[in-house]
Amino acid sequence: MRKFKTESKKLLDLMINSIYTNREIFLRELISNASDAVDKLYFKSLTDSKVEISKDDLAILVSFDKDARTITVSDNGIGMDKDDLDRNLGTIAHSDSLEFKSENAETQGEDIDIIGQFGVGFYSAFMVASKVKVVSRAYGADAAYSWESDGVEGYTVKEAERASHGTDVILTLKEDTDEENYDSYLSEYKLKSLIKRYSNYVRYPVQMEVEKTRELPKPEDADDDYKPEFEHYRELDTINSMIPIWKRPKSEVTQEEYNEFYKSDFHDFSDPVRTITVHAEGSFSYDALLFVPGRVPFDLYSKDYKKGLALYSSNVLIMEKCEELVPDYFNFVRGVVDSQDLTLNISRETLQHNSQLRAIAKRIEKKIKSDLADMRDTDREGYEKFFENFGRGIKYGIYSSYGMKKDELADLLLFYSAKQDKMITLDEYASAMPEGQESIFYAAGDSVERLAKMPIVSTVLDKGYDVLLCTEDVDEFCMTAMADFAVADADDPDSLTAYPLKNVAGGNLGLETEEEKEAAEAVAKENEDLFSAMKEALGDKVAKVAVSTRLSGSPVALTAEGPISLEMERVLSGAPGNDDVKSERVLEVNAEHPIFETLKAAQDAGDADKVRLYTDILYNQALLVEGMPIDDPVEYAQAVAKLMV
Ligand SMILES: Nc1ncnc2c1ncn2[C@@H]1O[C@H](COP(=O)(O)OP(=O)(O)OP(=O)(O)O)[C@@H](O)[C@H]1O
Repeated sequence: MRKFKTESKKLLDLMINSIYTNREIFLRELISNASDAVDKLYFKSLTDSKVEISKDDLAILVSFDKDARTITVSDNGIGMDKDDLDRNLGTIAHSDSLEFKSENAETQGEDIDIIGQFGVGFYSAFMVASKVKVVSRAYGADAAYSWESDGVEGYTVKEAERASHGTDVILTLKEDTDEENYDSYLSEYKLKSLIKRYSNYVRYPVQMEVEKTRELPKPEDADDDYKPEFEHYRELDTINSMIPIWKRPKSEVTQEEYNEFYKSDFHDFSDPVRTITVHAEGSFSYDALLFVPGRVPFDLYSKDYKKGLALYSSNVLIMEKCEELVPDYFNFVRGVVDSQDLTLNISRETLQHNSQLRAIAKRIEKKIKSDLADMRDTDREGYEKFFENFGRGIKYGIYSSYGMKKDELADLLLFYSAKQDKMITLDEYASAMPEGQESIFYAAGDSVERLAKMPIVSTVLDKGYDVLLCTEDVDEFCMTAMADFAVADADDPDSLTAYPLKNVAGGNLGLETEEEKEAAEAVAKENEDLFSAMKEALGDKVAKVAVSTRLSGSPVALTAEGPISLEMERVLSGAPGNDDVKSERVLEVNAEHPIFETLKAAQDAGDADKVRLYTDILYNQALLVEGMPIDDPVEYAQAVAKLMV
């Protein structure tokens, strides 16, 4: 027996016990090696006219024997002679494939795609096998040799039999333990699913003999109650689909094919609404194929949802969901990124340089953004549906970045326009603004219908200004984080005007004229006693009672000063631990309304009880109009009843 070199022994131990986190990748590694071996022979045939092989015959075969507990990966590639076995499999971290790749770097064209580079993949077999036997015959050699090892001390190399060139790697699986069920690999279903998951796009057919069932021909003399009979038979099937759809030029792939790929690889039953392709060439090339789903994944808003794109290197799956490739606000995007130029770490589970990922992610983000913008402009109906599904995440992206992402994302937003009765963009809002409008107005609440009826909304609309009716809990947070929206001037596209985003129920809207302001101040002064009596009646419930300049038809309205609006208070108080989140409520009183006269009269007559009762009723009414709960509905009902008798 030849012993593994000391450093190799240590490496082997490391390899088996710590490099990989996932045992099942052993099959991926062996299939990748087989694909490399086949690729090398194919390359030889291109450069050496004496090598006569047909590309169609090149294949990889996976088989298993339940009784012997073996799994075999065979290929009809270049094979190894006695020295190769010793050098390649006896020395860990020696990669002949890497040497091959660099030696032929110039000559190998697109048709060669060598995967191996570290010289360790083969040993991952020892994660599941107690013994590995390799029988190989080099192309053009007469003799075959076998290499055998238990992965502990060393290995033996002997003469062996093999009918033609190629390699068989035969793993005898370890005995099952409490933690690990190695026997589970001895199943057609399991092996097939591993091939599909990791090696689906390996360029050569990965075949397996699979069990099938077929109906026997109906005998000619069968009588009427003949029941169809079936037989089981075995047939060689190609398990992988080989040609990655993302490597094919977009012009050659039908949308139907993209849809099928999306549905089968990303387990969705509806077609994607958008298919996005990226093809980057240069010192760092990659292909990406991305999809915007047509419906919300059921777990999108759950903790378990994992964003990310599948990452392939030379057609072999590296990571099922590489999170770094998409930002949180595009977490709904599914797809694959494939690059030959990734610097992988030894386990092929991660990358050595995150800067590569960052560069891809940046480009992908831009592409998704421009594609969505295109959809917004060319397929409004589809975009509205998309926005209904995933707009929340985009708004959240603006909010959670404290508005830093607004330049990238704000023009993807849609809000409901009270004036136009449909969803519009902020740009569309701005371009429809009448002369003199200086802010973008919005109102937040739980339904469009309810918001449209709110007195302060009507007041702004009456002035000829549109109001965006926001009904999602994240809306106001998004608006607050954005603070304003910049629009290019019509005559000078380089100069931008930023319009503040204002909640109609917030502090000063700047809508009143100087005269209106002065008149309000005069009323407030004249009725100082009444306002302080009303404030006293309401106590801590409001920060102040003030004269309103923005109400026409209604006697009162509740607004809020400061950063927290009434709607934010409502949204936040739904979450535990937020009891102390309170808006600074202001009860605005319409001095033009007849009720104000009644209040004044009560105050003048010194009827403090009446002032208190009316103030309470008006405050509760304002709460109801806002869609907020009133503190004591029974007391409110009794107060109203008292007025009726
Ligand atoms: N099926 C095979 N046919 C021919 N040569 C093989 C086969 N399997 C492995 N080899 C040889 O053994 C070497 C070591 O294989 P191993 O899987 O350990 O490393 P690698 O494929 O070179 O790199 P990586 O660790 O990146 O997979 C390969 O470089 C190749 O020369």
